[in-house]
Amino acid sequence: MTTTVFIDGGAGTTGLEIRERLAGRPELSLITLSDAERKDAAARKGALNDADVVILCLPDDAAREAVSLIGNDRTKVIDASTAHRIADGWTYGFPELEPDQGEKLAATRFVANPGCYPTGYLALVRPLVRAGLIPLDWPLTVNAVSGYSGGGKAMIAMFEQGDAPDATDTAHRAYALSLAHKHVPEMQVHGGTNHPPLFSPAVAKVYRGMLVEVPLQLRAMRDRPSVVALHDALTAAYAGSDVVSVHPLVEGLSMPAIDIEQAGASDRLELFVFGNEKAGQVRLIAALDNLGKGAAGAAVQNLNILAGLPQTAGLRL
Ligand SMILES: NC(=O)C1=CN([C@@H]2O[C@H](COP(=O)(O)OP(=O)(O)OC[C@H]3O[C@@H](n4cnc5c(N)ncnc54)[C@H](OP(=O)(O)O)[C@@H]3O)[C@@H](O)[C@H]2O)C=CC1
Ligand SMILES: CC(=O)N[C@@H](CCC(=O)OP(=O)(O)O)C(=O)O
Repeated sequence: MTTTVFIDGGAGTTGLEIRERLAGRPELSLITLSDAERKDAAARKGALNDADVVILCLPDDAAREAVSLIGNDRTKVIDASTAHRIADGWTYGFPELEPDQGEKLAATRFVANPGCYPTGYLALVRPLVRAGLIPLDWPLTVNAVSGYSGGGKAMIAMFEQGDAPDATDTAHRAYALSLAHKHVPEMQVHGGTNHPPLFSPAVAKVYRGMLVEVPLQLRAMRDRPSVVALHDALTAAYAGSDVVSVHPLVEGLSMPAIDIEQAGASDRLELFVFGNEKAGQVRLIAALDNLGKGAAGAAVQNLNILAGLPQTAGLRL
């Protein structure tokens, strides 16, 4: 049976990446709108209601509007925007995050695709919180750097077009300095901690790629978990996953550095534990492609689940 798919916002950065991953898959049939129709409400409404699964690659307000245009109880929705990530009635589209998350996704109609930064943060933190190795009230911080495609077409123009109104030549820019980035709520809710993490994102002069780091002062924790215990818990949490991998501790010891390009243009999520047992300190680092497991790869994985297909079909692993 063919599953009919419509990507609303299909001409944008994430939409185009999803289309590439769906090419050559006969079990899926894509509804496309012409350039003249792609922002026309009536044409979008028709496509949104004709599809078995729609993937929203839109700004938040347009994503909410798209959901309101669906007038049937059959079409399933994957929203790549921030609009529904902590909303009632939506299932968080991170199949590896909880032991039963894949089952929940298979049974839902409404999937909120995770944010790119939360994907790295939650992959590192959630299993450790669940195992009691990070206390619920621990003052977590998360430092991250993204490729500029993370900001969509507008940010790509900012970095690539000298005549763009906000064009920049910078190599590395720290931002979200008001400490109210839109990803913080989903980090807290899905991480299951009592307080929001302090989030310090930055954008670098590279098209794609992402490093997300959670440093921990283990020696200040009452139960002072070992570096090995953290690594063991992460390894157990993702055993058997084809998408999320935990690099061996010895590899971490021999690596002098880690680059933003670590995961390349892939849908992999690679986790590292860099620790010093004597100092009682650890740097947990997630490497991913903001456009891969951070956006399009995750959407395709969720599409596969909703369509009852093998979870990794079409992914770049
Ligand atoms: N880029 C990334 O790494 C990630 C992005 N996301 C999220 O995915 C969503 C899409 O992001 P991204 O692809 O980067 O953004 P882009 O700006 O690259 O693309 C958005 C697309 O939506 C179109 N659009 C805007 N408003 C409407 C509307 N009312 N009706 C139909 N189409 C519309 C735009 O049209 P036009 O081409 O005319 O501007 C554009 O093609 C956002 O919510 C973003 O936050 C999530 C994770 C990572
Ligand atoms: C570099 C950059 O600007 N990144 C974006 C996040 C991209 C993203 O993941 O947006 P969603 O919330 O839709 O997931 C930002 O910080 O706003």
